[in-house]
Amino acid sequence: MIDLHLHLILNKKAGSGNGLKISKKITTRLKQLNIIYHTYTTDYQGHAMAITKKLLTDTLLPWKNESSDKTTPFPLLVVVGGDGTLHEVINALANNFDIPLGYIPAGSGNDFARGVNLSQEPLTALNHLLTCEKPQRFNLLHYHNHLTNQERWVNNNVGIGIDAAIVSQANHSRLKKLLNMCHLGSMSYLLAASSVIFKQKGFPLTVEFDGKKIDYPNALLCTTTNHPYFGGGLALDPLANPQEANMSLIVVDYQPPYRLIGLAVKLLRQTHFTSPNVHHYRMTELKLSSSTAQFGQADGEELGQAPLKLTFSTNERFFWL
Ligand SMILES: Nc1ncnc2c1ncn2[C@@H]1O[C@H](COP(=O)(O)OP(=O)(O)OP(=O)(O)O)[C@@H](O)[C@H]1O
Repeated sequence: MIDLHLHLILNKKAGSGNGLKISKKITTRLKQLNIIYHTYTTDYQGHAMAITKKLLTDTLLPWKNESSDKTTPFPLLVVVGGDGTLHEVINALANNFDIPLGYIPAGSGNDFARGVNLSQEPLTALNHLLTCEKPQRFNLLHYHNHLTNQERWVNNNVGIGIDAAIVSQANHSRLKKLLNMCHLGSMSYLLAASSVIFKQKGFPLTVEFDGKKIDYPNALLCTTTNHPYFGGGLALDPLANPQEANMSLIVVDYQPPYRLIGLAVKLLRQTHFTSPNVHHYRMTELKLSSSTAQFGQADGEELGQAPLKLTFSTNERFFWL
């Protein structure tokens, strides 16, 4: 077994407060096993990024298989939180792809954990982490928004349209805080979805890849991902594989609300690609643009409501999974 010194970033607010219970379980087990660890609890949005940047300067090391110094424990950064905390940490690590990252899911959706086949049971995920001998490479998405000059790494997906409008409405609802306090955070997305489906209009979208240019005059949803899961366990692209260096694009044409129910049933049955209104492509590089102001989201973080001009690529990074 590799001798590890764990540096745990804990989001105790993740999963509507479930992160606190999971953090306690993890630290109790680590004490029982006499494993050296340090904890860093996040106090606000953006804190996981600041903690990681500091650890990058004085603690973390790239994984070098052959030459690793076996006399001192390897400093392993581990996120205990949801997809949003993971998003902050992979962006703080940025191009340091050889610094491995461990993960114990503690969020509400945990789509990344589902996508890489990691157990959502915290002690099982910890046991897996402790028995890994070396890191594995998984692909992350990268986007660059040319209109704002913003670039980010993405562990799950980037959405334009109805999913991003739902994220925005849920985040700005006064009910969200109350539902979070009652450990019912996911309800805020369901409530937002039930109102957004009646308001969301179609939007013009241009897609470019492999020398092709496709115009969608009336899109409802446009999601770029490189693993199957979306929205807390919906298999948007059931065959997407984060160990393959490609990405999936799913575009759904505008549908009136009553037809969205049928589409949702197909999505649950994983038969949505048979619908003529669902378009699915795989590629290694992609450009997306929308000239009208649209809601965008990346791993559930809002991109605002603005015209978009995005280019996408993928890159491998080490995960201790
Ligand atoms: N102490 C804190 N108080 C408020 N927000 C925090 C705190 N710590 C982290 N955050 C922010 O909370 C957001 C959500 O956290 P996270 O994604 O870990 O949990 P989740 O939303 O329950 O999980 P998932 O995204 O998997 O559903 C992230 O943007 C993160 O930056």
